Amino acid sequence: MSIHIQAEKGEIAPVVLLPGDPLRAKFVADTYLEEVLCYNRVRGMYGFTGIHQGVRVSVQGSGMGMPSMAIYVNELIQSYDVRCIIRIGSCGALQEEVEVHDLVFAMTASTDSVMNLERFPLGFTYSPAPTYTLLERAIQAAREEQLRYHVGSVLSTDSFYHDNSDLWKQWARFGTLAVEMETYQLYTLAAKFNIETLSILTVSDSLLTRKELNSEERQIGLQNMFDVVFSIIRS
Ligand SMILES: Nc1nc2c(nc(Br)n2[C@@H]2O[C@H](CO)[C@@H](O)[C@H]2O)c(=O)[nH]1
Repeated sequence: MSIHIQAEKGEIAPVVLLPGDPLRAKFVADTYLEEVLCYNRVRGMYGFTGIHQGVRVSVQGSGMGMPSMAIYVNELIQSYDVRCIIRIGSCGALQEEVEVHDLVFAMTASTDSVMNLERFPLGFTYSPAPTYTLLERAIQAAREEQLRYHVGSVLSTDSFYHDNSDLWKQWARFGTLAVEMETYQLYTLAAKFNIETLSILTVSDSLLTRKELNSEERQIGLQNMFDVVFSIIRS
């Protein structure tokens, strides 16, 4: 067991899907996995392991934001030898062509987080990236399924509510596709421990149009993301 995950060694698969919402982890397990084991209920941050078409995979909630997500990622890697973590998250669009329901594959991330300052002193900015082969397979799956997708940078912010409500516009001016709260630190930790990673995001709101998916639309909209990620798992 680790401090925040009550699983026994071996109960977590080498490949872990990581949604922020633990109820999304339960939905994925209930919908896509067989022979399901619920290995974690601590703090309601559910984790499940099961079989998807012969492939053993786990799905673990991470919570919102990099501090919470980093706790689970550190423990998954260091206590349970996880070798690949794919974030299946949601994001807010920052560009007109990025529409609600679209998919975003994060090629890199910017951040306002200070978590990396202990690793890289001020003035030494670290630019994290995903595993190219996972990104390539995600793009191939999206093309085969004829899904709308975008590949580019995202902004991983520590705050959902900013005093300066126009802050995101500067990031948008430099081409940032979407805003979320986890990818920057996920990619940093994957690089630190030399494991594979990718963030696959469903656009559930737009900061430009103020459109957002209701809870039912979010559920349906996530189908495309699940199709892509399980295509990667099977390949
Ligand atoms: N900061 C921020 N996070 C967002 C937004 N839209 C979405 Br979905 N998110 C993600 O959803 C959660 C907040 O609702 C966090 O985990 C973020 O990754 C947004 O407009 N802003």
